[in-house]
Amino acid sequence: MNSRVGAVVPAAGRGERLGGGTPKALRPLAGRPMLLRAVETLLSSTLVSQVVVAAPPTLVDVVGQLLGSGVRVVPGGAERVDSVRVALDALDDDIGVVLVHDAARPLTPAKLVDAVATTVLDGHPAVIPVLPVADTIKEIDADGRVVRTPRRDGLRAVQTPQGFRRDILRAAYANRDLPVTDDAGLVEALGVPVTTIPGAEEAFKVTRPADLVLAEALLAHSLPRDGHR
Ligand SMILES: Nc1ccn([C@@H]2O[C@H](COP(=O)(O)OP(=O)(O)OP(=O)(O)O)[C@@H](O)[C@H]2O)c(=O)n1
Ligand SMILES: C[C@](O)(CO)[C@H](O)COP(=O)(O)O
Repeated sequence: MNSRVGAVVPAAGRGERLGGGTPKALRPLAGRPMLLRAVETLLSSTLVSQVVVAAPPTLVDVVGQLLGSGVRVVPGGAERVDSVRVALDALDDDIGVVLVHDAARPLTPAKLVDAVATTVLDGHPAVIPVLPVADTIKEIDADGRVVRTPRRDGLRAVQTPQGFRRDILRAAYANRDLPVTDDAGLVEALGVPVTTIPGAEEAFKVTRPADLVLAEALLAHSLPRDGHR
């Protein structure tokens, strides 16, 4: 496996659950767009040598100017999987390890990026950061009736970045029509083992308005990081 690490950032979503008009990746968080924060974190890792961003198709130039010439920007697709696939294809040929990281997780700590990349480089073909779930989770049927209650101690909430050997992720994306909601789900369908490592509370996804309030509050109370808040 080539040990050069690249990152792809799906950032082409509309942010419908967040609302507010502006595409979510460009929504400011304490004055700086979420996407910029996510990309800066990836670039701050000494292990990541290339970042490709999938932007809303009409905003490719705007995003390119925001991120500067060191980041390749491609037009994203209709679904997250489409955006990831386009960005994967734009990575340099000699990238052997790929991190897939949501623009919508702007407070992800750099040490989590390093931990995922290092675990793949150590020989694990697929690596995801996870946290225990706090709520009880029910499986329900189409009528809203409870089917079963899985044991909570066997459940985990999944974050990004998710890290993969590039050849495995490429093979997984041949089945990208499967009804899964993360990249590791496609890899699991290949029968490839997926390794979990501890996630980070700050790596939560900004999905709904309350998440934005939480992110702003965390930034307001944290120390400046690399000169930025
Ligand atoms: N067609 C899409 C859809 C999503 N994403 C990206 O995938 C990540 C996770 O998606 P999510 O949080 O669901 O973002 P949105 O799709 O924008 O949110 P919503 O479903 O509320 O519209 C985000 O960084 C988002 O920009 C993408 O690149 N292309
Ligand atoms: C990939 C992901 O962030 C892992 O938790 C999540 O599944 C994305 O889901 P979304 O509905 O596209 O936000």
